[in-house]
Amino acid sequence: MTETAISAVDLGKRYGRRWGLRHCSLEVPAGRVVGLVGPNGAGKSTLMNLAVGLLRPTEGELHLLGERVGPGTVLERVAYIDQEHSLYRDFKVREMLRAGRVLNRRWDERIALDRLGELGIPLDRKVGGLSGGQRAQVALAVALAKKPDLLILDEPVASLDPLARRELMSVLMATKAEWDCTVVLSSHVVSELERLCDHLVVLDRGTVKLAADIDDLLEEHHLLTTTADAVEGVVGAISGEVLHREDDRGAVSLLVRGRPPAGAVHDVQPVNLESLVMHYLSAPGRQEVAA
Ligand SMILES: Nc1ncnc2c1ncn2[C@@H]1O[C@H](COP(=O)(O)OP(=O)(O)OP(=O)(O)O)[C@@H](O)[C@H]1O
Repeated sequence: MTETAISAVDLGKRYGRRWGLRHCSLEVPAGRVVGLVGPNGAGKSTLMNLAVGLLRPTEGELHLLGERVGPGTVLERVAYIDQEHSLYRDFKVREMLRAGRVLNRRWDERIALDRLGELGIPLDRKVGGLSGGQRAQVALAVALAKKPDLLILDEPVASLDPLARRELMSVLMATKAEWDCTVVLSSHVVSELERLCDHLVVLDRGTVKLAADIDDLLEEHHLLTTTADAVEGVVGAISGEVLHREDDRGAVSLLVRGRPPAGAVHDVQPVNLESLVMHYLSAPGRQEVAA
């Protein structure tokens, strides 16, 4: 699949005098599982709501699967699950499926029935009477029956216990293995998404701090350890950027983006994703956009 799933150009949303998202530019290739990460108030929900047309941008442009999102856009190929799991609590599960059938031309009820059957979720139970984990699974089953090419989930596991989290994640992984859709999942915590995602978008205070394939990020960042005496030579030999330096009693650690130099460096270590993200979140005023 060579299509671009999400393309944002200088996208912004202002709430009154305050920007919830600003200067957001992104290119996410189709077929990726995207982790959208950032602390509270980073702009994750704002970006997702803009994507599914629940909010209108104050500035900029957004295309999903090649189609410009704007007033009147019908996003048939996109399914969205919000933090409340996008369900009517007074409906029975069967009625949720009926609503899905009426509202979606691409609807394939067999997909939802198979998922719910496998999980033993009764169709005659009211949604409000299900556990949080079961509600999340019903929301996912309904979303999947739409046969979406782009599935967007706003903090899908935030309210779930560890077992329900694991179950939901494994249904998602099985889905991804079955058909080549693009999935976007948001979370406050990288470690929650790390196993599932192959592309990362980090937001903070309404701006994009980092956006790239995870393999590329891990390949191009390194931790170098050297001595205070040697550090000047090491830094001079680095073809790339030193993002962070930490001095500790004659030893110096450098977080580097680029190729590490051969020679005087004592030690070169790979960086783990969580500490990389923490670095970008704590770096002041960075804005980074990559494919
Ligand atoms: N309806 C609104 N009215 C005013 N400000 C809003 C509104 N919705 C969001 N904001 C503000 O926009 C910014 C981004 O909020 P958003 O909900 O998109 O962040 P988030 O990353 O999803 O946060 P969380 O992880 O807490 O859900 C925050 O400063 C928030 O206070």
